[in-house]
Amino acid sequence: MKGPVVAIVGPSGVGKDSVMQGLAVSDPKIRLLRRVITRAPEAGGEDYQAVTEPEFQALVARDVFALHWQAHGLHYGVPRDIEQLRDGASAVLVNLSRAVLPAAQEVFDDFRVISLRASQEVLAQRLAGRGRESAQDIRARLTRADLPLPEGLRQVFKVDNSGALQDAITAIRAIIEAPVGDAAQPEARG
Ligand SMILES: Nc1ncnc2c1ncn2[C@@H]1O[C@H](COP(=O)(O)OP(=O)(O)OP(=O)(O)O)[C@@H](O)[C@H]1O
Ligand SMILES: O=P(O)(O)OC[C@H]1O[C@H](OP(=O)(O)O)[C@H](O)[C@@H]1O
Repeated sequence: MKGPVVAIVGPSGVGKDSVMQGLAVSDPKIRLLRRVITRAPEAGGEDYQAVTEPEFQALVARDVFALHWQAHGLHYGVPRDIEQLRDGASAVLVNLSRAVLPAAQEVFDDFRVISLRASQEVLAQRLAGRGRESAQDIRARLTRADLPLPEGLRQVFKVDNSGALQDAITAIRAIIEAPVGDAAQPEARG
């Protein structure tokens, strides 16, 4: 049986990586997709495959990716072998750009979107606290924070991560564990 592909989306600093790590620790059958990124290998944070820009373009040419996109001056890719990761999983979590969600919905059957929320003040504090980006990069990321979700997504669930991380993890587990019919009532869970 294949688990759903669950996109974790939201502004930079909202806690996507933290929530994903917490979910994977809470249930070994919740798996994380390792993205390919043209980011320096030593940047830290999530586990990703670091590649150079020419290496990334070669992977695109070889049609290795189910999805790929650009944001914050970086290229990101989701390899097609995500399908193997779905076998026997409760869910495969993937950190996606909001802009790529309509394409993702066409690529994956049983595709759900978790839209994480927090105020601008909380985002600014968290990005500064994390210390991965320069002040200028943080300003650019905050400017992008209000990017709306694209229209036409069939299964979107809004989850607040302004408070304790564990509360967001518990809310997302309920969404993942819901039967497909229940999961298709996003507004009831907003
Ligand atoms: N609920 C929470 N309470 C307090 N701190 C949090 C919470 N969630 C995340 N954080 C902290 O906020 C910072 C940003 O979190 P994280 O890196 O997970 O965000 P992100 O959405 O993945 O960001 P980006 O898109 O830039 O990678 C981290 O330092 C993390 O420890
Ligand atoms: O603002 P949008 O387009 O939704 O997201 C853009 C990108 O920013 C984040 O990247 P990172 O994890 O900070 O490198 C997300 O993971 C996504 O890939």
